[in-house]
Amino acid sequence: MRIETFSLGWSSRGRRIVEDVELRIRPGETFGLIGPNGSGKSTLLRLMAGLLPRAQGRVELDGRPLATLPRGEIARRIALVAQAADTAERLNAREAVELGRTPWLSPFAPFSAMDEAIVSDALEAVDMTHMAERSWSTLSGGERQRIHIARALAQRPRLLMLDEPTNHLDIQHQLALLRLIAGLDVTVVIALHDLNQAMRCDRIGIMDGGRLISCGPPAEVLTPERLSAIFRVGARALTDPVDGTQQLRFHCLEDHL
Ligand SMILES: Nc1ncnc2c1ncn2[C@@H]1O[C@H](COP(=O)(O)OP(=O)(O)OP(=O)(O)O)[C@@H](O)[C@H]1O
Repeated sequence: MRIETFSLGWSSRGRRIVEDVELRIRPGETFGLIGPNGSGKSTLLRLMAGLLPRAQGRVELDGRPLATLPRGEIARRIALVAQAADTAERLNAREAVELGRTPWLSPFAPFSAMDEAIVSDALEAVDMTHMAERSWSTLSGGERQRIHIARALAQRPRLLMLDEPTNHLDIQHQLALLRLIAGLDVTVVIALHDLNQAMRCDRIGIMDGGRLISCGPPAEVLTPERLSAIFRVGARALTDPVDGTQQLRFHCLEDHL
């Protein structure tokens, strides 16, 4: 699914949090959003999902204004895994994932064997099948994160938005998640702090002070000059001797390395 934003913005108490964002994300593309703390990444994701009131500008899904789409239709198309998402404590892990099927259910289409299978697949995809019966309140931060991702997968969206999805995950599950996302046949918008992970995206957008200041393929966007100007760090691209991929290595500007 294609998602586009036109002069998209949002203010709070007279302060511009996101300003004038123009984005065109192609069907099937994995688009990384990066930027320093407080630069507006989470707010932009929420705006793109139609979750914030009083938005300026507009969002279009496949050429249709998001504001004109019924809530249920948006929920069947877009899944957002927020940074600090929570879930009712009394649910177990599987029940939390089952909530992802809600937009697809109706009195005429109750929870079916197909929904069961989709939920099982989603649990398997995040390596949580063995914890399906565990109570939510007993799960660790990373396990909860994986369940939230499974819920989004169970929603079977055409656009998956993830806000720093790797931040609670151990290295094995970080890599597994990035691989899973790369294999999905959906459009993905993912906010990331790890710039080496962002290098795997098809394109990257850099947010700074609420504005999208640069957009393009990772190698073009993540230049040492730009990293120094935006993130206030020095960076060098190193080449992996085994597979030839580029990795960024960072240092404090004061270290003059
Ligand atoms: N509801 C709100 N009311 C007022 N200010 C807000 C609100 N939501 C976010 N902000 C402010 O807007 C700015 C952007 O926040 P946002 O969470 O979008 O940044 P971010 O790039 O996702 O940051 P981080 O990398 O730290 O997660 C921050 O200064 C934040 O304090």
